[in-house]
Amino acid sequence: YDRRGAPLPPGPRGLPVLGNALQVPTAFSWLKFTEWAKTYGDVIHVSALQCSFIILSSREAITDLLEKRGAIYSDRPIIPMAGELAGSAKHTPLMQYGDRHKEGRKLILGMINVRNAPMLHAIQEAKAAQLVSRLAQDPSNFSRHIRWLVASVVLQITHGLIIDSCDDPHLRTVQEGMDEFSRMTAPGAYLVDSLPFLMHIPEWIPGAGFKKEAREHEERDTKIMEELWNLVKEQVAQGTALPSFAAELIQKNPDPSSDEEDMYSRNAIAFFSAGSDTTVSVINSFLIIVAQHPEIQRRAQSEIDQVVGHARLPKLSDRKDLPYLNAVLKEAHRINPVGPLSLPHKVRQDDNYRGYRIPAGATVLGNTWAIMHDPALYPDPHKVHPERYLTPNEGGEKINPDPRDFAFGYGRRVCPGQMLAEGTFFIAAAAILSVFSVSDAVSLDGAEINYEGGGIISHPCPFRCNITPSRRRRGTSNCISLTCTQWLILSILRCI
Ligand code: HEM
Repeated sequence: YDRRGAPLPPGPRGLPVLGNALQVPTAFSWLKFTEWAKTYGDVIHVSALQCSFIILSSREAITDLLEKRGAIYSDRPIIPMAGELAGSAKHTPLMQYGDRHKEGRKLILGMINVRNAPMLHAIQEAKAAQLVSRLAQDPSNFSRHIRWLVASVVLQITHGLIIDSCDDPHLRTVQEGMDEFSRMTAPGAYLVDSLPFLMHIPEWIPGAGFKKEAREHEERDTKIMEELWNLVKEQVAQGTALPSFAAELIQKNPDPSSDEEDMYSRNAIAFFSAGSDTTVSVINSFLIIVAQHPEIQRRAQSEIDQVVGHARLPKLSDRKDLPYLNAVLKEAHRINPVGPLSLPHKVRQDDNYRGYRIPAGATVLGNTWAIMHDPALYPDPHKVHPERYLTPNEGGEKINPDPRDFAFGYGRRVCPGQMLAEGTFFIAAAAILSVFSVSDAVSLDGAEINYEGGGIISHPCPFRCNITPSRRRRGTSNCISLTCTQWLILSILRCI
């Protein structure tokens, strides 16, 4: 019971003041939450340093609160260091719910939508063809090539940039900004995240170096945004800009207020910050799955062979004809979800659910990992089993739902980049399997591959694998290079 008399949801007993802080591990906290859900139920309350956390571990609870009551469950918790002091709370993903947030989503969805699909698909297909030739030339650097693929798709869409390598100076600066953000949000990295009142101490006080660090981060962040934005502005003025999110906004509104311009340039960068590590993570999970399950890989390859043939690379329009490959992609989303706890939501006002009080200001976590591994929903949940999506549900029972309904988050904060992410994921996976075989995936020291579990995004730790041209397809190498050449010529023509 809290002070106001209504019971809080059940949860493990904690210590005075510290609450459950010492019981929640700093890595893979979702596993602990899933274990607690077995004891205390699908809606639990934990506390840490007087802050309340509500963890929802079932589809029903998530739908009831994050979806149906989205009007009050769509804020974000305050992150003192990265969000408030370093300015990330001004970007759509971490912004409080309200008009500005809605405007940001509207801008992003104005680009990522069915109407623009032909343009987005053309970019994704062209880059996938280049990925194939990079992998053919230098397979051991596959992880770099995948990072390049994702970044080059995003930065062409947002700013019309043609990124040729991971050493491209624009890519390096935006990536460095992202890496710094990840470092800042690592659990326990800054005391101010546990003691938010420290946000208000002046920068000159000894021990307040974190404030200077945050200010410098924000200055760098703003500089990157502005530089990229001004570059597109110049290109638009000279008539050399490629079609892009930024170019379209500049052309539509040539004389924006500084507030509008700030909003446009922030949302242009949000595609990269929210969409790069996430997409890279799921592509890498896919590679691990196919490398570790040769029978799954062979079945997907033979499906691609039948539908696509050997004379060309797969296209996004083939997707509807490749149910088995789609099922493998769903398993990659499910077995190791990119966002095991989605992104945290915050409830704006006191609420009541199933007789329990959900206190205003509580951080509400959708435990995506628990849903994706719920044996009642996904029988034998730890087994990679694409066939689970191909057999119709018996007896009207809804099992094996599409995991993408959970992988991309919930309610009014659901990922606006899903269509883009899924397109890049599909085309990368299809292109790789149509040309190569993937095997022997192990960590860099030859052991089992682990996942990084300390941040918001979960991704495989660095690993190696063999990517070799499939025997069936050796004879098609000319056709691959021809396709790549065609795409390169097309890209150059587009630049002109
Ligand atoms: C496999 C790739 C991706 C996954 C798994 C993923 C997943 C997610 C999740 C779980 C959230 C949080 C939703 C919530 O709060 O409930 C989110 C938010 C977001 N994602 Fe994605 N995402 C991916 C790729 C992308 C891409 C390519 C973009 C590019 C535009 C993008 C843009 C965003 C933005 C802007 C938000 C914040 C939405 C808001 O706060 O209203 N994401 N994503």
